[in-house]
Amino acid sequence: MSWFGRLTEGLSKSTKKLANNITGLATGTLPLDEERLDAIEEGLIAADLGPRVAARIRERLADQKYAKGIDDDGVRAVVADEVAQILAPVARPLAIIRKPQVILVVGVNGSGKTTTIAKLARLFKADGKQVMLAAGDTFRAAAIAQLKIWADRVGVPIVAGDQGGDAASLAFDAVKRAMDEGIDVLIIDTAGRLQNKTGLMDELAKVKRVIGKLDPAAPHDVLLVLDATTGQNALNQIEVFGQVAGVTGLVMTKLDGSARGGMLVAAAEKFGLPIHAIGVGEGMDDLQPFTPQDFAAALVGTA
Ligand SMILES: Nc1nc2c(ncn2[C@@H]2O[C@H](COP(=O)(O)OP(=O)(O)OP(=O)(O)O)[C@@H](O)[C@H]2O)c(=O)[nH]1
Repeated sequence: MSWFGRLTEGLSKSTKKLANNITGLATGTLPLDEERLDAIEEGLIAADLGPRVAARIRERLADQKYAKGIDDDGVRAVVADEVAQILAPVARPLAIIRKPQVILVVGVNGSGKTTTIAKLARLFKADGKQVMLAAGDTFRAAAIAQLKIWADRVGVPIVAGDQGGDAASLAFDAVKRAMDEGIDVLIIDTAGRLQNKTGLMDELAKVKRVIGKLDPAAPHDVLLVLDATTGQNALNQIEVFGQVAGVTGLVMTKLDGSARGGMLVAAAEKFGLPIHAIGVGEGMDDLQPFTPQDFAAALVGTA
C-alpha cells in the first residue's frame, strides 16, 4: 500500500470522529448562522483540534464569502485547507546536515521511542547514511536489550552499556565513537521517567552538557516522541519535555490506534515545533515524514 493509503487507513478513526462531529451542520444553501457555527466549532474541539484552531476555522466559515451558503463538502474543504495551512510550517523531515549529527530522542516509556529510533535509523540508512545507535536509557535492562535487537535487525552499530550505568558517559563514548568512525547520524535513546521529573531533568541536562564537550553544538536535534492515543496528555508532554530537554522537533506515533489525530494539528498550532515524522502502524514503513496537504486530506476525509 502507498504511504498515502496507509496514512488514510491509519487516520480513519480520527477521520470518522471528525466527520461525525461536523457533518449535517451546513446543509442547504442557508448562510451559516451563529448556532451552526457554534456546533461546528464545538465539533472541531471535540475532534481534538484544540480551541484556537477551531476558532480560526469558525472565523473563516463566518466570512462574508460564504454568506450565500455552504454545504458539508464546503465546510470540509475549509477545514482541510486551514489544517494544511497550520501544518505547512511544521511538517519537515529531519534533515541531516552535519557529520556526525547527534540526535537525542526523548519521551515517556511506551510512547514508541525504541521503535521510532529503529525506523528513523532505517530511513537514514536507506538514504545512504552511516547510522549508529546509543542505548542511553540505562535505567531499564529491557530498553537496552530492545534497542540492541533493533540495531541488529536494521543492521547498524550500537553503543550500549550495563543497566544502571551512567547515561551521560555512555552518550559521551557514543559521540566519540561516531566522530572517530565517520558516522553520519548518531541516535541516542534516553530514559523516559516522567514521574521523576527532577531526576530526568538532571540526567538529560548532564547528557547534553557532557556531549557538548565533544561538539558544542551537540545534540543537534532533541526529538520528542509522542503517543497520539494519549490526546491532551501529549500536549502536556511537549511542555514538560520542552522545559526539561529543549525539544527541537516532534515525532507522533500511533496515529492509527487513535481517534485523536486532530491533536497533531492542535500541537502544531500551539507549539510551532517541526513535526519530523508520524507513525500510522507498527510496520517498519509506517513511520514517515508527511506533507500537510496529504495529512489534512486524510484527516478531514476530502481525499
Ligand atoms: N499501532 C502502532 N503501534 C506503534 C506505533 N509506533 C510504535 N508502536 C508500538 O508501540 C509499542 C511501544 O513501542 P516502543 O518503541 O517499545 O516504545 P518505547 O517508548 O520505547 O517503550 P519502552 O521501550 O517501553 O519505553 C510497540 O509495540 C510498538 O510496535 C504506531 O505508529 N502505531
